[in-house]
Formats: sequence, C-alpha cells, structure tokens
Amino acid sequence: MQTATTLQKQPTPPKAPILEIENVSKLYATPKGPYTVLEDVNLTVYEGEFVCVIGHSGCGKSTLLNMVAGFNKPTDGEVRLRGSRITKPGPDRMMVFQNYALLPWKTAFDNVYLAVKAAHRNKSKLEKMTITRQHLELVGLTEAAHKRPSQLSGGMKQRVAIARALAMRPEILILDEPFGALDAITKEELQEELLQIWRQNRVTVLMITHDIDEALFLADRVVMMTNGPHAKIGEIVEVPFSRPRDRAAIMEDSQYYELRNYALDFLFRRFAHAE
Ligand SMILES: Nc1ncnc2c1ncn2[C@@H]1O[C@H](COP(=O)(O)OP(=O)(O)OP(=O)(O)O)[C@@H](O)[C@H]1O
Repeated sequence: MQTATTLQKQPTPPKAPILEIENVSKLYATPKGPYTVLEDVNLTVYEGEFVCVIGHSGCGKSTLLNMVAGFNKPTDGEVRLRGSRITKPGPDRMMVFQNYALLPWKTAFDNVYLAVKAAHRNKSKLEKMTITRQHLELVGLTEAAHKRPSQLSGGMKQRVAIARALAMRPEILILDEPFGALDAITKEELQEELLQIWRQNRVTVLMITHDIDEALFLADRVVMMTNGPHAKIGEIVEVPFSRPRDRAAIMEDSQYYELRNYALDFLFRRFAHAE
C-alpha cells in the first residue's frame, strides 16, 4: 500500500516554453473542396514536459504532430520551437511511428548507426559506434544488435525505433501511437522504459495515444481533442501523480478513477463519434 506522500501533487514543472502552437488551422484540399481538419489550435509545451494527445480517430492528432515534426505546415497560425518558426523537419524533433519504420535489410545496430551518422557528422567512427551501442543498451537491445527487423519482436522493433530517435539527441521526441500494435504486457514494459529514458535524457515528449490509462500513467498533461472537422483542443487535464510513478499505487488512488472517468466522459459522451 502506498502512502499519501507518494501520490501527492507533484511540484509545478519549470515553465520554460519549448514549443508553441499558436492559432493553428489546417485545411486539406480534397476533391470535394477544402477540408478543415484543425481550427485555431493553441498549445504551449514546456521544457522537459511529457504531453499526451488523445482524441477520436481522424480528429487530426497526426496532422498536428506532423506540423511539429515539420512534415507539413499549418494553413494558418504557426508552430515555434524555442521561438523559431518550424518550416521543415530537423534533428531537434524526432518522430517514432506505430509501424517502427525501420530499414528491413539493416540490423538493429545499423538502423541506429545510420541515424547517428547523419546527426553526428563531426564525430569519429569510433565515437559514432559508441553512441549507437549506448542507445541500444539504453533500450536493452545489446544482445540483439546484430538482428534484422524480421528477427525482432514488435516490442524490440519499437525499442530500436526509440533508440534511433534518441540517438539523434532531439529536443522533442514525437511519438505517434508508438505502442498501439503491441500486446498489453510489452506495452506496459515499454511505457516504464520510456519514462526512465525520458527522465534520464530530459527530453520533451509529445505523444499520441488512444489509451487513456497510458496517457494517465505517462503524461504531465493530457490534451483532449474535440472531433473533426474543425477539431480543436477541448480540454487539458493536469495529471497530478508524483514521479517516479508506480502503476500499482496510481491504480489505488481514487483520483486516478476520477480523471479516467472524466476523460472517458469527454471522449464517449461529450465528444462521442457520430457512428
Ligand atoms: N494529406 C491529406 N489530404 C486530405 N485529407 C487528409 C490528409 N491527411 C489527413 N487527412 C484527413 O484529415 C483528418 C485527420 O487525419 P489525422 O491522420 O491527422 O487524424 P488522427 O486523429 O491522427 O487519426 P488516427 O487516430 O486514426 O490516426 C482525417 O479525416 C484524414 O482523412
């Protein structure tokens, strides 16, 4: 049984903004005319924060994170990293996808090494190999470094993808439903590892998930989006559990169920999908 102090409200995080999403709208051209996915989205993310974004399928979560990654641009408004407008992808923002996106003909080591080579051009080969090894070790894959993606489990592939992203030393790690394809046990293991990595690397994390429990376990704040078209941020829930987090302790806390029910009510009553 955990004491009340374990679960008390965490101190307010330092408020240095790293990412600003300001009055962002996004229209896609479609054969039926312009389609407004997002309208007037505003969000400030602070250095070192862990922010989860939840919302129904198709509301525009990936569209929003792709604008942070620089893969697409807002139609209106702007996204800024440390005050500079984001116009293209950069090594300061690395993205991890649900489907891993590894090169199938390369080993785990080479998948990470290629990224290290691109990000640390001025380092010697030995240094680059050391960085690669360190990041594989960070995700517990030292023994599997020589294996190709087809020889790895889903969880291991996602570990390689996370190692590869972190090896680029990004300021923001962007995760688009990274654990969506994994079984429940692997998913929980990776959630714990991700929290450890986040703490050790002091990276800011922006993550899409469909899983409210995952969001409440991982995030400092959970951003809940309304349905599209014209989706916006409906509400932001502050997650009060202290860190490091203990899953069992959180699940014994009545606040957890209050927050969970609140999020469920938002998604399945106030902004239920039409179908
Ligand atoms: N390039 C595009 N052109 C036209 N419409 C698009 C384009 N990309 C996305 N859309 C549409 O924009 C809407 C939002 O898509 P997006 O992938 O951002 O949603 P999402 O919330 O991430 O969905 P999911 O949770 O299912 O991944 C969807 O209706 C989608 O069909």
